Amino acid sequence: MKEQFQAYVLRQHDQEGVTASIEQLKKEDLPNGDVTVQIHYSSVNYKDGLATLEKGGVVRQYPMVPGIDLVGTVEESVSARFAPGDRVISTGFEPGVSHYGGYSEYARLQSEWLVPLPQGLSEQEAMAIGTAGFTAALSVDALIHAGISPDMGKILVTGATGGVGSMAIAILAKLGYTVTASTGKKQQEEALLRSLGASEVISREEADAPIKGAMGKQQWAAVVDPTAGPALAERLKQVQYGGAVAVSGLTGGSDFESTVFPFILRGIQLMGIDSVYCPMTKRERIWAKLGGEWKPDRALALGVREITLGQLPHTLENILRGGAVGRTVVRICSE
Ligand SMILES: C=CC(=O)SCCNC(=O)CCNC(=O)[C@H](O)C(C)(C)COP(=O)(O)OP(=O)(O)OC[C@H]1O[C@@H](n2cnc3c(N)ncnc32)[C@H](O)[C@@H]1OP(=O)(O)O
Ligand SMILES: NC(=O)C1=CN([C@@H]2O[C@H](COP(=O)(O)OP(=O)(O)OC[C@H]3O[C@@H](n4cnc5c(N)ncnc54)[C@H](O)[C@@H]3O)[C@@H](O)[C@H]2O)C=CC1
Repeated sequence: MKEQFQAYVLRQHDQEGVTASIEQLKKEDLPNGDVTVQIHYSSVNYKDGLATLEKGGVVRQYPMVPGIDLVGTVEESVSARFAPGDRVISTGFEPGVSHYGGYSEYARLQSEWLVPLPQGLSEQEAMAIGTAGFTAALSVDALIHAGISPDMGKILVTGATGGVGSMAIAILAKLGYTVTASTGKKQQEEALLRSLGASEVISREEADAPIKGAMGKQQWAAVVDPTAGPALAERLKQVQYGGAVAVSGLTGGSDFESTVFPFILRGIQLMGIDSVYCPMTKRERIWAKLGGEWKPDRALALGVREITLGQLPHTLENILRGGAVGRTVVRICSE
């Protein structure tokens, strides 16, 4: 391990608020953990953008190295689960929130947070999937467990050009579902969304148009919703009998107002998706699928950008503005 290494560090100051810069850290600056990882790639999620904001609600203490995702090689380990040279993924749990995360050449982590890099994925692909793709896969898994099959009708994916949305389209289409993509970028990105596997692309305005009364026309067998906001209430009114909504995010807002009617008249389910504390058995099952029959090949081929630590400020601002398309990986050291 190098004596000094680079990390992107957030610090809180009385006058300036939260600042971010690339700093040289030492091994002893790393927090406690039983596994030290040399990081090869991290990724950019909406939550990483929130982490840079003083009132973003994500970072629990300063200084902090953000980056909720990382992949790399185990350098040192006192855990029986991992040995030096093992390739591991970390998503969610404390890194980037209350423990130094992935925007760094090294991380010291708790072995309970780590998943072995699954067969079928390179390190770059694992981060192109990252928390967003893992959340998309958890959403699809929830729909399948709710009994939603491809023959039941169309699946609406909101925030379709985003990380969760684009990965969800690629996985659903690969599994034979018919996908309608809702996007705020229809004019610029319709072709990309169709290449990912959407058979229909509609504007956010069309998808979210207010419906008079408590119920609407039955349109969707299910919804994968990383955007939520007040329009979630309109989506609930349009889910068909026995359908389901997997809600994972809040880029459209955190509040919505609904009635019980879609639930009691059409027996629909509203399912919350959490990737952060997802239990390890399920985590490993979903990652194995992501390296195998659910691998989002089209999203990996079409929708991934690679940046360096120095390009983070602009990229994190852009994701908060709703400007990101597809996924961005951060190259830290080469594999
Ligand atoms: C990849 C995942 C995602 O992208 S999830 C979306 C990104 N995350 C967020 O936007 C959450 C940001 N958090 C907030 O905005 C706020 O914390 C809040 C609105 C959720 C709650 O704020 P409030 O001021 O009411 O309470 P506290 O911040 O003091 O927290 C209360 C209680 O909740 C626990 N908690 C807060 N944030 C999280 C979190 N991200 N994950 C899990 N738990 C969270 C917090 O620890 C407190 O519980 P306690 O038992 O007292 O520790
Ligand atoms: N529950 C969980 O475990 C997880 C939750 N999330 C949440 O999911 C959401 C999406 O995350 P990412 O895919 O990483 O972000 P992203 O920025 O890549 O995608 C967000 C999408 O939302 C769209 N959007 C922006 N403003 C909007 C608005 N006002 N109305 C509707 N859509 C809007 C964007 O155009 C973009 O397509 C975030 O809220 C994030 O916090 C993400 C991963 C895990």
